[in-house]
Amino acid sequence: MNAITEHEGAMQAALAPQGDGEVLLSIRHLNKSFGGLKVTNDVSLDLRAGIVTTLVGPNGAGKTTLFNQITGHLVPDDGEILWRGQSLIGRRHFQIARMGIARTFQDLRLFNQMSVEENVLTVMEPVSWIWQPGGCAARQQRLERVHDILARTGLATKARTRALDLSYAERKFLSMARIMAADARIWLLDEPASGLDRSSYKRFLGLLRSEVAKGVTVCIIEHNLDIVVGISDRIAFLDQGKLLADGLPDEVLKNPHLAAIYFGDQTS
Ligand SMILES: Nc1ncnc2c1ncn2[C@@H]1O[C@H](COP(=O)(O)OP(=O)(O)OP(=O)(O)O)[C@@H](O)[C@H]1O
Repeated sequence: MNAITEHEGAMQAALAPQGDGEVLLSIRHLNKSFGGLKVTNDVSLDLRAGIVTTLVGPNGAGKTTLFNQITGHLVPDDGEILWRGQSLIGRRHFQIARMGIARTFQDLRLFNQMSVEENVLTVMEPVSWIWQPGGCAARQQRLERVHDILARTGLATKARTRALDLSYAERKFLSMARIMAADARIWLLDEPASGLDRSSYKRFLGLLRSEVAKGVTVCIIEHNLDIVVGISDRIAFLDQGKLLADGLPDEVLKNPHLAAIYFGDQTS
């Protein structure tokens, strides 16, 4: 870690320009500790519209913890998170979701006993038990949209299958279908392709690329280098809670010090 610290200045100086998209999410001097362990250490990072930013770093670097603070599942100790200029600090996770920030979880958090179709519908009908705006016609429209999303995620024939009965890859794609239904401005994806076989993750890459081309902004936590290289516009590299680099994929991945940390972790 000490060796890395020496090189931080040089790496930060070599940062690529951020691009000219609107800054959707701005993280400023964010800190979070668990007991004596600093898991977010003075992190500042901008996520811009239309950019795919990948968070990489060894296990335990603090990537998921950063997502948890953005989405209101954890409260930072200090620092600021601005969504299009508005502070997210102190807001509950469902309020943040309604502002246009959607996420997936490593453990997927599907409704196991519900069908695939119902899993996606619940994203569109968050108050369906109390009130269904528009009645039958609106519900029919939502169903048509669900089926369109299921077709795009390769789940068309599984609409009536319980989430519990899906294969691992199908569950991952259902998680993607749910986030596609959320109509969010930005997607935070926590290892969405982990454990996928080669053909599934190629399909996943194609899906993600086409959604990004339609205008969705993505921040993705990913360990699979093929995915990282295949999808990233920018890479933010975290280690031990610190943001060590934020730049173009080539610059970050070819940095020998970061590679040592990254591959050291991969082979451990
Ligand atoms: N609720 C918690 N209480 C205590 N420690 C926690 C908690 N959540 C995370 N940690 C610790 O914080 C550190 C960062 O964890 P985090 O899950 O954010 O890392 P990560 O970079 O996402 O790792 P991975 O790539 O393995 O998912 C780890 O040491 C983890 O054990």
